[in-house]
Amino acid sequence: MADSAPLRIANLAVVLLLGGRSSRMGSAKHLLEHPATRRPLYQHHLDLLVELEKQGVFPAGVVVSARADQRDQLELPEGVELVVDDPDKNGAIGPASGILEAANAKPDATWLVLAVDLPFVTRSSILRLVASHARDSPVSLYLHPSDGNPEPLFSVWTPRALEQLRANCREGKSGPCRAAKDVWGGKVVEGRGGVSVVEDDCVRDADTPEEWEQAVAELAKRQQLRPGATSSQPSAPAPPPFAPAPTHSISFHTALALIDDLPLPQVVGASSIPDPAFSTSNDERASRLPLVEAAGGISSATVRATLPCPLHDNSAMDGYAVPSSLLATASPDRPVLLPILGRIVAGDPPPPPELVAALGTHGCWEVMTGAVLPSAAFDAVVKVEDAHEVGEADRAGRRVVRFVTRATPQQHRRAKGEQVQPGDVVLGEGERVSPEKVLLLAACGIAQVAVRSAPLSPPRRPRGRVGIVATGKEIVPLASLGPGREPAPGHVVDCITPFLSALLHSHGFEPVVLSSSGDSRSAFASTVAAALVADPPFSLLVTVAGVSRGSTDHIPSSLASLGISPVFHGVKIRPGAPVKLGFHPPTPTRASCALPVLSLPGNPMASAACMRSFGGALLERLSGAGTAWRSMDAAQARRWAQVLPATRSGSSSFWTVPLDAQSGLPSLESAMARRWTWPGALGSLAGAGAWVRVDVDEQGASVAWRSF
Ligand SMILES: Nc1nc2c(c(=O)[nH]1)N[C@H]1C(S)=C(S)[C@@H](COP(=O)(O)OP(=O)(O)OC[C@H]3O[C@@H](n4cnc5c(N)ncnc54)[C@H](O)[C@@H]3O)O[C@H]1N2
Ligand code: MOO
Repeated sequence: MADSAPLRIANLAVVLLLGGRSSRMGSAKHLLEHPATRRPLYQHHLDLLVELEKQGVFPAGVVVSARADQRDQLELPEGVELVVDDPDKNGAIGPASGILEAANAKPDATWLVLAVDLPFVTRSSILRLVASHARDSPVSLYLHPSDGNPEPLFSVWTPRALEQLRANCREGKSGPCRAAKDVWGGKVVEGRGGVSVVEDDCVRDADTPEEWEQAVAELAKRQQLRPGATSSQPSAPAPPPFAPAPTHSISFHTALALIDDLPLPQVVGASSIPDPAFSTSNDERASRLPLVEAAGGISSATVRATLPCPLHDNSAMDGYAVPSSLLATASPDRPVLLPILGRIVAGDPPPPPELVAALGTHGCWEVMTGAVLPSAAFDAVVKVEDAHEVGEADRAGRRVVRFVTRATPQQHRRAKGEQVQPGDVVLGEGERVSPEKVLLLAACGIAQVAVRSAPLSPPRRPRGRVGIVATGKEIVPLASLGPGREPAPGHVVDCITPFLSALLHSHGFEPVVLSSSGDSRSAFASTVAAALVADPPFSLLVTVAGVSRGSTDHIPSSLASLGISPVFHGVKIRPGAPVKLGFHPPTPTRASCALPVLSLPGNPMASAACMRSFGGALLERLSGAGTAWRSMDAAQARRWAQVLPATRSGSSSFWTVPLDAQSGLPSLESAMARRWTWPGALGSLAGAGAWVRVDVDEQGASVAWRSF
């Protein structure tokens, strides 16, 4: 650790609370054996806290608060202080008693308070709480993912907040949660004392033997899931592991054939509805409309981006952020072993620079796709597939990863503004506001557009209802961006939901935006479970993000647990490779339960390409409409295949290109003028009017296209 690095919370101490009566558990909670380390729970926690103290996180020390009758059961490591929590002296004020006893022992300290009965607490959940505690915040508490309520027993308290707790206790209000709310003027929410959890379970307590049994089973399962872990190797409890890889990737055309074979219900009378995508109007009056309502209209002014895209430097892959120089010589013969210093998932605020500096640069950070990166020093990301966690801890108790390939600077990193810079033209005057333009505009912070000619009105008699569930705690709705209000660091504008809404309108379907579930499995499962029995029923359910390798990518396993069987997961396409299709069969009592569930990958262009192809195919099947994709002849296909970078045999790539003003066909000339690097770059939507799909097999390339 760098000695010169200032510490995040100057006078931080930690108190481990042991004093509860364990009456519902029936035996002393602090003595239960933690399955990962086989140590009594209090010692398991103390090992971690003492380790963090050594690393400088708790300069004011480690304290245990216990009742006098517990004293003899404890073996405290050297340097750990004991304060006696005496209910006879303090009265029946619950955990406030232990907290205030500790505070009395070191009145100037700020305290990290931790209850012993939280078995899922990890090093990274402690560091995250410390890192999230704002300098001017009186108290910081984790928020329960299920209901947003603060968890008082995994929290940070300053002397000011402790004074409030003391005063409340004098008035007979001993709940620490109440004191935390009082000191914040009535409410604790994210950014005002509230800290969102990354590891859902870190605030899960075990109060009863049943809860403890479940926790033990869960912890043991995680332990086994860790590569290299064996039951005889006790180590720190693992944070949620990376998701397993899709087992079998299929070709684009196989995926379409599987969609063709799905037993989808017939939509009655659908063919009598004109395709709204072709409805036009001569109304020349310009009006400024919310983006989705403007879809289908003609823009009456040039529109420039207000936000950069991406909004911040971030990881393009689920894996490990590393200083590339550390892997300069890495090879299978000369592997490089690096400890994991921390973990960042998409939506986490950037870790405080002083914490990153304190942890040093000899190591790696676990990062998920879309996560901010710890610092410029971690200039490359290695995919989880290309590294291997060894299953053993280093001497400091940190998990260790083996790297066997070199990393090049900037690999799998996306730089702020690399697609679009504020001020770039994203929509020309006279351009149609297509669903793809909605995607681009929303990503760049444009919430309203002035259009002339009447845009598409939502279908009066929709062909069907399509549910949309966006996931990922990093997404913020476009509507929440007031003028001049940027998303907080780490957040991203949800541009996919507006795109899907506009696209579904254009196909004559009614989009129904269901509540986003963040990273919570349970919130996602209850939304999908309700969608399966909705009345009137849905024709299709579309989920967004969470289908790749990240530790929060739970969509495939969550859908499986709801009885939605996979039709495919993984298609050889770029962008969009992790796309998944599931199907819920009709039940004997409810034919309307039959529901295809299309899970789009989170990268906006991957979502768009997959929705246009697989979503489009599903909507066409449901409505009886024909396909909008047109094949190019062999000569044209050859020319296009020369202009666009080659793709592997057996795979397909999607590109967005301008249309030729005269012919209305994809413009090869404009495509030649562009510098193509990879398919699916969001910035390539500016000025574009069509998708071009290149399918490569042993015979060569065939090309299809469709305008938007
Ligand atoms: N180790 C690996 N990592 C990744 C792989 C891989 O093969 N190995 N595949 C990459 C590909 S390809 C894609 S595409 C993404 C898809 O990942 P997910 O579906 O799990 O999506 P997330 O990780 O949750 O999000 C990806 C990206 O998209 C942003 N996002 C999510 N939702 C929205 C939204 N509604 N509007 C705008 N942007 C959204 C999110 O913040 C992330 O930046 O995985 C790669 N990783
Ligand atoms: O990274 Mo992805 O599906 O190719 O956008």
